[in-house]
Formats: sequence, C-alpha cells, structure tokens
Amino acid sequence: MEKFVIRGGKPLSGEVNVSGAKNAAVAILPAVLLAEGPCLIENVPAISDIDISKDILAAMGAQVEYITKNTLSIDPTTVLGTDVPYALAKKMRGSYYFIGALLGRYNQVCAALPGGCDFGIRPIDQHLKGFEALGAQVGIEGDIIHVSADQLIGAHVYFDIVSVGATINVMMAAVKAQGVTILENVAKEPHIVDVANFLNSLGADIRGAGTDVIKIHGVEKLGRTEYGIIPDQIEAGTYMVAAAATGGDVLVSGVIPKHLESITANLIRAGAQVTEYDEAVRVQREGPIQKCNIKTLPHPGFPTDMQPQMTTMLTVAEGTSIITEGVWDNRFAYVEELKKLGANVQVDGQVAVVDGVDRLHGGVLRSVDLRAGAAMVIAGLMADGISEIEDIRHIERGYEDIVSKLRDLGADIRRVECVPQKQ
Ligand SMILES: CC(=O)N[C@H]1[C@@H](OP(=O)(O)OP(=O)(O)OC[C@H]2O[C@@H](n3ccc(=O)[nH]c3=O)[C@H](O)[C@@H]2O)O[C@H](CO)[C@@H](O)[C@@H]1O
Ligand SMILES: C=C(OP(=O)(O)O)C(=O)O
Repeated sequence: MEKFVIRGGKPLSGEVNVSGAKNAAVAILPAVLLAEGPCLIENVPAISDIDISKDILAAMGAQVEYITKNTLSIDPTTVLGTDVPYALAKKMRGSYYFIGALLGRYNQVCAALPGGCDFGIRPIDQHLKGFEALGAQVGIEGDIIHVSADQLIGAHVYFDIVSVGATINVMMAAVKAQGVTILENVAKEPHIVDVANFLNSLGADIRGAGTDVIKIHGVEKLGRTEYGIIPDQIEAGTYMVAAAATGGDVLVSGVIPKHLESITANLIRAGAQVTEYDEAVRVQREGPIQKCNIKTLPHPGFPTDMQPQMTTMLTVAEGTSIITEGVWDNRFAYVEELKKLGANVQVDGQVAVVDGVDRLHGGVLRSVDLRAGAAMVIAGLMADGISEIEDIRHIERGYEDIVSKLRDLGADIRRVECVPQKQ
C-alpha cells in the first residue's frame, strides 16, 4: 500500500501538460473491437483504468502492444470469444463499453456488471433499453449480463435520463446495425464526440455527436485507423483548481479551452484570473477566494467530476458557498475527510453548505474515490503542515504521473510505501 505525503502551503507555479482523456480512452479501447484491422491509438493516458482495459483486450485474444508510453497498437482480429473476463470487468466502470462494442461486432456478449467509483446506485437500465430497442435480448443472472441478437436493427431510442455511458454504449452497438438509428436526449460531453470521431475514422456514419440527437446510418464493414485521443477535461480542470486553490500561477497546456468553459467561468467567479490561449489556459490567483454557488449538470454544465475539487477550494473562501450535486445521489462522502483539516461543510442529501474558514491544517486523509482523492491532494497542497493521503489507488485510476507533474509545479509531494502496522 502506498500513500502521498504532502507538505502544503506552497503556491503552484510553472507549466503542466495534460494527458489523454480517461473517459474517452476507456471507451475507445473497447471500440477497437469493432475494427476489422489493427489500430494505432495515440495520447492514451498511462493510468490504471487503461491497464485494466488493455488486460481485458489481451485476455480476449487481441494483440496489444505499447509503441511508446502513450501509443498503443491493438489488433482485434485475433479475438477468440465474446466473454469479458469477470474479475477485470469488476475493477472499473468503463468495462461496460465492452458490452456495446462486442454486441455491435459479434451480436453477442457476456460480461459482469461494472465496478467504478461508489456514488450509490449506478444503474445501466438506459444502456439495456437501447440494446433492446436495437432488437437484442438481455438476460441478467446475479451480476452477469448476457446480451445477444440475431441481427441488430436500427431504431429510435429516447433516453429517459441523460447518460454518458448509455449514449456511447448504444452508439457503439448501432454502428453496424441494419438501417438508421436515432438516439435522442443523449449526453454531449467532449468524450462522446471523441468516440464518435474515432468510430467515423473507422468508416462508421455517425452524425450529431455533441448535440441532443445522434443519427447513425448502419454500415456493413468498418476498417482500421490511427487516432489521437482528446486531452482530459477533468485532469486539466483539476490542475486549474489546484493552481487557484494554492494562490499560484500555472499554465495548463495541451488542452481544448472550449471543453473547460464551465470550469473557467466558475474559477473566475471564485476570484481567479484565467487567460485562454489556443491550446492552453493560464490560471492565477492573488486576491482572496470568493464564495461561489455551483450546481453540477451534464455537459455543458459544470462537470460532476470536478465537484469535489471545487468544493475543497471553496472551504477557504470568504463567505458561504452552496454546492448542489445534480448528477449523482451520493457524491459528498469525502466531506468527512475535509472536516479533519478544519473545513466547515454541512451536507444535506445532494447539497453541501461550505462556510469558508481562514486556513486548513494538515492531517491524514482517505481517498474515497477517484476525484475525491484528487480533491484530497488539493486540500493537502492548500493546508498548513503535512498531510498524508491514503488509498491512492483510486487517484491512480485517472491521473497520469500526478506526483511528478505536481513536483514540476513546485509542490512538496512524495509517494511513499506504507509500513504495515505490527499486530
Ligand atoms: C467511465 C466514465 O465515463 N464515467 C463517467 C460517466 O459515468 P456513467 O456513464 O456511469 O454516468 P452516467 O452519465 O450514465 O450517469 C448519469 C446519471 O444517470 C443515471 N443513470 C445512468 C445510466 C442508466 O442506465 N440509468 C441511470 O439512471 C446515473 O445514476 C446518474 O445519476 O459519466 C459520469 C457523469 O458525467 C461521470 O461522473 C463519470 O466519470
Ligand atoms: C467517476 C469517475 O470514473 P468512473 O465512472 O470510472 O468510476 C470519474 O472519472 O470521475
């Protein structure tokens, strides 16, 4: 077991380069199964969720090889079956994309219900509704799901809830379905567009990704491709908040500023200065952090995956901020950890009331999930004295080289082995 040890109180400064988007990559790797030849995927983030996706592909018989640290060559033509290895699928949320990809490619799949961060119940009923509309039969026994069809037929699907996973999964299943599929009330996150662009680069015919309606003309065959994954909106946002929270001056580079607009707008309201360049944003803060009310919403609203980081920064704002979680039922579990540092936050259901305090002090903190873990790192960077962050495996699911990137910005952070306690 490892932990991060942080001596806080130093403003971050310098430049940090953002890696490829986790939530695009965990969909594009399974989507390669739809290809009919080897694919080269660039800008793949070096994170543990990608190690798992790669292991699933390899266990299923695909030839997977790293060309460089962030470039993967994947040949799906050697895949042997349609069963997704159970133990690997349970380790991550994005494994649900193997269902849509294998259904789209082979008309059948058997997989485990997925793992991932614990925000309460994370249903996949909208994914299943979409598969069934395309003519598939779905069976669930325990936590194993079987989906199969004689032939997928294009259909009109209206999602009852805006879901990132259901939008991408049903889009993947539909690319080779007979006829036209229309998906309505879909999610519009940047990674939806990236997955659609990837599939189109293979020869799919998908239009409208990034709007409320996606139209897919089924094609008979898909080819092969070379494709670069977009930069990670949430990793970029996390460094932006870390810069503002520590009163620093950081150039976050290799980003698409348009994807960061809601984060930028809220940082400016909170007293930071944000300057946009073509492929970078600079975040500076000199004055006090201002209170700020935020509600998380599907894109283009403020992303739920940035909520813990922003709430953490606002613990030292002047005044009271109200944070409303509009996507997940239970995404404030980390607040108990912040209280250990002296933060004054009261949670009532999906609302947190953050009364700003003067300073945070160091302490021992647990990462309860991925972004909560990133928020604990930000808390440690802001706090006086030393903080220890435990359960960092959650953080390493989604942040490439977080320690070296922060050290390059002047942070005093180390990754250390925990010595097991004697009984
Ligand atoms: C691997 C990945 O990309 N994970 C992201 C993805 O998760 P994920 O794809 O699981 O999230 P969804 O967008 O599907 O979930 C949004 C909301 O819809 C509900 N819902 C979803 C599907 C369904 O079939 N039925 C249903 O009721 C969920 O409970 C939740 O309240 O989008 C979330 C929302 O931006 C992010 O927090 C996650 O980081
Ligand atoms: C919640 C997240 O990931 P997952 O859906 O993979 O658990 C996230 O990326 O913040």
